[in-house]
Amino acid sequence: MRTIALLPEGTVSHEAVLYLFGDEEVRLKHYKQISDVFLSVVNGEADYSVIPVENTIEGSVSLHMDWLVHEVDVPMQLEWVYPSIQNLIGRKNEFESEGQVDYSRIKRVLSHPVAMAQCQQFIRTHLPQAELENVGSTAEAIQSVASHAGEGWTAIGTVLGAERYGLDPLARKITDHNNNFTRFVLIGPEKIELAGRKATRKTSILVTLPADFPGALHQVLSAFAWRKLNLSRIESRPTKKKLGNYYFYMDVLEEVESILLGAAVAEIEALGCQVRVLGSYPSYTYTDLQPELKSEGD
Ligand SMILES: O=C(O)C(=O)C[C@]1(C(=O)O)C=C[C@@H](O)C=C1
Repeated sequence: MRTIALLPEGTVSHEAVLYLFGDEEVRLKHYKQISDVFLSVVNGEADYSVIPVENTIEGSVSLHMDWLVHEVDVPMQLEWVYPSIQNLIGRKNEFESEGQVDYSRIKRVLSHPVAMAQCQQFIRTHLPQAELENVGSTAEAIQSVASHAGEGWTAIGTVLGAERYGLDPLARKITDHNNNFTRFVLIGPEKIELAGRKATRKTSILVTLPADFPGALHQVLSAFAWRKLNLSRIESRPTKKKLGNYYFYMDVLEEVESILLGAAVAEIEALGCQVRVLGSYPSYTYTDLQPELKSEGD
C-alpha cells in the first residue's frame, strides 16, 4: 500500500487526496507544516508527498515552488486539479441568532494565507472589523478555533475540516470567484499512473539564462515554438543568488523522452542556458478523474 505525506486532516490537500485515490487504499501521513510534508518523502517516510503548487485566484504558491526548486531534489510524478471550496467555519451557537450569522460578533479569522487570499472580498464585505491571522493550513486554523470557544474566533477552511473538529460551516463557498481550483502534484522517487484514466503528458523544466541580453528569452521560447511544443505555464522566479537574476519555470505539454522535446532542450543548452527537468508526468484534470462531472477548472 502506498504511503502519502500531506498537510493535516481536513485540509484542501486531504480532500484532494481522497478524491485522487478514490477507492484505492492508501496510508496517509499528516504533517502540520508543508516543509515536513516535503521532507517526509526525502527521508523515506512516505512514497509520495502532496504539494499544492498553483491556484486559480492566487496563482503560484511561491513558497512551495521554491521548496521544489531549492530545497529538495525529488521528481514530480503526477499532477491533478481539485476545487478549493472555502467556507467560514465556527460554532453556530456562538455567532447565529434566529438562523442568521451575526458577523459583527466575529473578532478573528484564521486561515492558510492562500485560502485567506481567495476570500478577500468576503472578508472586506462581512468582516472588516476582524483580525486576520495566517497559519500553516486551513485545518490548523479550524483546530485553533475549536480550542477557543466563545472568543469570537472563526476559520476559513473546508466542510471536511469543520466535521473533523466538531465545528459548523457558518457561510459556504465564500471564495471571491467561482471555479477556484488548486493544482496539486505528487513528488516521489517512483513513477505513478492511475489505471483506466486518461491523462495529458507534461514536463516541468527550469531554464536559467547564462546572462541577460536582448532577446534571450525569445530565443529560448522559439526552440519550443517552431517545434509546435505547447507551453501551458511559464513563470520567472528569483535565483536567490543575485538581485535581478531569474530562472524560468516552464510546463511543456510533452513527455521528456520525446524526440522533439529532447531537441528543444539541446537547442536551449546550446544557447548556454542551464536546463533542469523537475519531472515528466501524467496530468489529470478534475473531469479526467470523474468524467461524469462537468467543470470549468480543467
Ligand atoms: O491549507 C490547506 O487546506 C491546504 O491544503 C493548503 C493550500 C495551499 O497551500 O495552497 C491548498 C489549497 C487551498 O487553496 C489553500 C491552501
